Amino acid sequence: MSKSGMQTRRSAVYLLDQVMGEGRLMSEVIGSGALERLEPADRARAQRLAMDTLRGLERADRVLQKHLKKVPALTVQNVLRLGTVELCQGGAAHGVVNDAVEIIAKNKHHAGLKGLVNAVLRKVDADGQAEWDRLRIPRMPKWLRKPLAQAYGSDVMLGIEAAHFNGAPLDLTAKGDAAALADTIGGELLPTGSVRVPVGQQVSALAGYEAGDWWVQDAAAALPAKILNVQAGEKVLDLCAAPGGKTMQMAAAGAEVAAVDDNPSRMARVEENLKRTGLSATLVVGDAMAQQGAYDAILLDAPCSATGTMRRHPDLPFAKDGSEFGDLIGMQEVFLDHALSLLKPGGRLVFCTCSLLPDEGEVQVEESVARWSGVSVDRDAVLIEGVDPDWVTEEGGLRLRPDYWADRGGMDGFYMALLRKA
Ligand SMILES: C[S@@+](CC[C@H](N)C(=O)[O-])C[C@H]1O[C@@H](n2cnc3c(N)ncnc32)[C@H](O)[C@@H]1O
Repeated sequence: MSKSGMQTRRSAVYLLDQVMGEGRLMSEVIGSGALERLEPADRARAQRLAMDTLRGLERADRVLQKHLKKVPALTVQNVLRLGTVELCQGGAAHGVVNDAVEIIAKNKHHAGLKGLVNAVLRKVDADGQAEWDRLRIPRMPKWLRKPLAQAYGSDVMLGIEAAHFNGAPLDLTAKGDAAALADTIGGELLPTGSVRVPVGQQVSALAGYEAGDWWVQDAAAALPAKILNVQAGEKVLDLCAAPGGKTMQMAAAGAEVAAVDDNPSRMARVEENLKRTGLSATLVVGDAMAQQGAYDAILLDAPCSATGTMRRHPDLPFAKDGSEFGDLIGMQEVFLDHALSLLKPGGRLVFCTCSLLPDEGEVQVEESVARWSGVSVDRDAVLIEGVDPDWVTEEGGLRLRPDYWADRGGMDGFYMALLRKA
């Protein structure tokens, strides 16, 4: 790491403190300007270090356990965890240990512990890596593991946890020909038409970024709009649209898209994305529940627990405790009913969430079909190219999990179903 390594590592520790101490998501902390004093490359590195530490936290704590008589204050613990993860993943002891000691030496509350930090990390450097490799894949916290294990079984949980530990590759959605994009950037054309970028590439340096030939979107997240399959000239409502991945897919298909989201700063990103890709949609900053009109097709990507995205957001299980999930589930039900009321007779709606919890997917769809006499699930609609028929659920939706496509690098957890109004 460069001269700025110490500041970068100190920022990573700050992110960890905020996630674990204050229950804040990393995106919130970064969004509020916490890393602004760092150069862009160091900012990305601080974020990556914090994410690697969260992914390996259970192992780091195991390795550290035998070198600590008692658990130190959170910041000291996080300095040690970060150092342990770096050392056990092949980081050079000189930089890692020196920076950790300096971070503690400059901390007015804990400066007296710099000797301890030095001694512990030297021991970790001596024998931590061998132990690290023998330890199990880190598990999710119990509050989240339990409902998921009930839904999918223990073996599947191990696969999902392995996918979380491995992190996520970068996927792109092409504005035009996906095969041509895969050729140009040397990426992999996935069975469902997304393009997986070779490891270690910088997004903005990839060919076609400036020209807006593609946008970043996980392969799973690209499927709801493909299933809705909007046609040129159709009047389409994209409810809960920001940052606009699905808006762009539907605009690229030539539909007249109205994109609604109540978060102005996230909507500004939709505007930027549309500008970069040269696509157009009508943008509405407002509450989904206040929307009126009649639409041929609606995509409702409802706010949810985001438990499907933990490969890229390993902070989520540490910042959250599930206490707000009940409110989200209630909101999804109300949004789905309102969205169905805005559908023209004969119209279709895709309901989706980036969640692994059946209460935010399968159960919502089953219950809405029971509430609405003229609404049914179109189970054939989800069987688009590249979709494995085993992913189709009992009620006719599509359940995607991070352990699918394991040999290719996985996919986000997602649920989606297409509902038709008689
Ligand atoms: C899962 S994200 C949407 C992702 C987006 N569809 C995409 O593909 O890029 C959910 C969105 O719901 C928005 N949201 C939450 N409550 C809302 C409300 N009452 N009305 C409109 N949008 C809302 C959030 O601001 C957030 O952007």
